Amino acid sequence: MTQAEEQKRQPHLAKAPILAASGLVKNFGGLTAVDNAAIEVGQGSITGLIGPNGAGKTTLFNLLSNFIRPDRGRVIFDGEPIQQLQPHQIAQMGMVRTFQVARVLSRLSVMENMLLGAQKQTGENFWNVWLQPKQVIEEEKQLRERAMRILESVGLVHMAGAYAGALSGGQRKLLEMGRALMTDPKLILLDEPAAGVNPTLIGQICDRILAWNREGMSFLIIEHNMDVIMSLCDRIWVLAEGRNLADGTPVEIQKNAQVLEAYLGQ
Ligand SMILES: Nc1ncnc2c1ncn2[C@@H]1O[C@H](COP(=O)(O)OP(=O)(O)OP(=O)(O)O)[C@@H](O)[C@H]1O
Repeated sequence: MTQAEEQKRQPHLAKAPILAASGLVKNFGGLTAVDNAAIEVGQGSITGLIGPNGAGKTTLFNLLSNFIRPDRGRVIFDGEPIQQLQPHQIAQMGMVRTFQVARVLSRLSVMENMLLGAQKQTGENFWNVWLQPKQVIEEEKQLRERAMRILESVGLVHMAGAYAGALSGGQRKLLEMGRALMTDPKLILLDEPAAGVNPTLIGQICDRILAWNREGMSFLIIEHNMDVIMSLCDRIWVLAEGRNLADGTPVEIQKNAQVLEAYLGQ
């Protein structure tokens, strides 16, 4: 297939990537968890990041979102270098993430968890509550409406008033994704969205990812469930022992002898 035909089939390949990282290195004492790794996420794509256990996938996620600082390397998000930014500043730019074990606040309600995902509210400033009460009330109303729409889309609207601690593991993942959406992000990094989730809910999570993707959101997904990765992703990056092993379409990756060996050799 020519480059022009490939771009027609996958239009996001024609645009600059929403996220591009290169030369990333992270050492933990004597262990090099990420070793000169690179990755790209195309605008509007669903990109997969796979590799055997301990390959460095979560560490790479932590480096991309600056939850930990790289020893070396650079990350460009939406055309800007982001190494000097804090995770919350990166979230404000439009890149948010979820965690392998969903981080929800169990003693708050599902709705309260959603509202915590919203950023830069007028009411966050103590004085604004007194100086601009109408604006604070109106914003809160709009945020609640937005939260309800998102909860409806992830099938949790009936749980809005329940403690988040009452949700199943799969529902917590949906809540974490919903909360990430409160910021109206351009890119979501999902760390193992299907792990520990029952098959029905996995199907629901995949449907939501595809629907949000059709609305223009890009995704980078770490996942061990190969059915999920192969059906969702248009491009897949493979990491092994902290290094890039391969990248390509799902069909290319499934046929790649080095990738098969890395998995079988586990
Ligand atoms: N904070 C840390 N301190 C020391 N070693 C760490 C730390 N975080 C990760 N590691 C090590 O770095 C390596 C890569 O770990 P990482 O969790 O990034 O891999 P992974 O590909 O996400 O694995 P899995 O698929 O099992 O979740 C592993 O050997 C791990 O033990």
